[in-house]
Amino acid sequence: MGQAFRKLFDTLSGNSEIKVVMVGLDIAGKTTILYKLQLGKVVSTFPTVGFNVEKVQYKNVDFIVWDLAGRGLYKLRPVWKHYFNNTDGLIYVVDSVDRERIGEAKQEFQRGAMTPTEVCEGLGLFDLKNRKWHILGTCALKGDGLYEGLDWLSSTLKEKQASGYSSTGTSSF
Ligand SMILES: Nc1nc2c(ncn2[C@@H]2O[C@H](COP(=O)(O)OP(=O)(O)OP(=O)(O)O)[C@@H](O)[C@H]2O)c(=O)[nH]1
Ligand SMILES: [Mg+2]
Repeated sequence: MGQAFRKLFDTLSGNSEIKVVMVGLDIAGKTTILYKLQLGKVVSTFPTVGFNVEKVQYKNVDFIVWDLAGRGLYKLRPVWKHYFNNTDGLIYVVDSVDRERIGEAKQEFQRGAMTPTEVCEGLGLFDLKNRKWHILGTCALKGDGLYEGLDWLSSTLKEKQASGYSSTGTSSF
């Protein structure tokens, strides 16, 4: 309730707070951007260990910017989700001069979600012997894939009356 009032007050007074997480490969320029925005000048930086968090005020908005270490992105990824909680936006910084690592930047950017095939492999679905299963990509926010899943479930249960379970899985990506 308190939060709702605060949001309402913020909206009416034109003030708001936005939480942003900034990620990207090491040496991409994240920390430089953070302090340029906050202090208005370029500061000397060292490779970030952990994170920096600062409030950047711009046009009546308080941006709470979390600047995460880019080094060893893959190892740090398990902890990223803690930073992403309640985040309003993500800034992905790419060094436009670093042609050699644009592929790596893409890879890290896309690493967020597993493909349905990777989920199948991860869960060992291809090895299931006595269950019929089906996998499809869904988005609960948009509703994509949800009714397709229910359609599959209901039609499969109907088929089961005649044929019983099979180990065969299907997928729709
Ligand atoms: N030429 C140029 N150099 C930049 C720019 N932004 C950052 N740099 C330089 O790039 C180097 C690394 O910048 P940082 O801001 O520390 O990079 P980072 O992304 O925070 O790196 P990690 O903390 O290791 O993830 C520094 O020497 C910066 O001065 C830019 O826009 N242009
Ligand atoms: Mg940094």
